[in-house]
Amino acid sequence: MTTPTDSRTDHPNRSTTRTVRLLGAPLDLGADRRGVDIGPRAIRYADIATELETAGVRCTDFGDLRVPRLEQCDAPATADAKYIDEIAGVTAELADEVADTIADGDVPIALGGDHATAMGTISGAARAADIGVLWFDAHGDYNTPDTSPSGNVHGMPLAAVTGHGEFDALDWTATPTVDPSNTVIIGARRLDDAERLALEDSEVTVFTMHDIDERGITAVVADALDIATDGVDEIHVSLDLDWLDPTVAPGVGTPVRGGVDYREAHAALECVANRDRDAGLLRSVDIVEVNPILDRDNRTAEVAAELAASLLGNRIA
Ligand SMILES: NC(=[NH2+])NCCC[C@H](N)C(=O)O
Ligand SMILES: [Mn+2]
Ligand SMILES: [Mn+2]
Repeated sequence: MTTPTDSRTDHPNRSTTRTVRLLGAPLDLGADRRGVDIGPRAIRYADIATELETAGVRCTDFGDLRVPRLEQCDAPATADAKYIDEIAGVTAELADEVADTIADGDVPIALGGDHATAMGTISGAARAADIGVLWFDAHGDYNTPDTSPSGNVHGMPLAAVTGHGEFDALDWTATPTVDPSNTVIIGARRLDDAERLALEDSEVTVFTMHDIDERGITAVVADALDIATDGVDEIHVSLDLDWLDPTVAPGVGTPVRGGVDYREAHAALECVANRDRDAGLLRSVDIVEVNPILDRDNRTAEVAAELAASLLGNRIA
């Protein structure tokens, strides 16, 4: 971790200026395509710090967690959940950083890295509070080592944190970290068959792209917020950039056509920010799956930085 840098902006809408702490998690062991480990750096180059200051929050950067490089790892011990032990080591460390950040009164934003990152962010955020989760994603990430078609752990984090399936390497799964009834997926459009059945059997709520087409993004997010916050005080927001349409966010490893457009994405996060302004519910965030090698002109990292600002309260007027 590097020394934090600090810059301040006062914001008319908040009596106390909030501080966001960036935690880089250059994890790529959960995905097949190489390059997502450079995501944190690309999002910093897209100037997420300035974007956040525009939103009226202070931004500090604690640098990157140390992540084993794929080349240094032994061949995966199991094909069912590749590199799960190495990933568990990283997410356990991230969980500690996230819990410390929250204890200091700051809002952690983990910069991925692949979506396995969220296991660390969420378990750290849930350590001292009951939380709900908003999962913005084309995918469900609800596979288990038994159902995964790929063995890629980035397809499993939501199952792990809601206590679905066996994840021996992750010791915190002995107690699920979020209640599935406070967990909402928004924008799903590609679920594996077994994953779909498991989600149908679960208490997780899934709003698909079809729901967004029918009802509009703001109505869907309003419902998602009601569900996520029912009986809990705060929420975690997990933002997978493949939630957006690949024309807007091309730099992702598992793109799926038919995602939300630029305006819908901002509208969704502005809805969360509006509720947060009234109720102070945003506890933690992760921004994942930005892959600069597959990107064009750092566009996806720029969208990620801009969306972070909307989530933290930036408004057009
Ligand atoms: N975080 C992601 N991009 N996940 C993609 C998962 C793809 C597929 N469902 C799998 O389990 O392998
Ligand atoms: Mn995804
Ligand atoms: Mn995902």
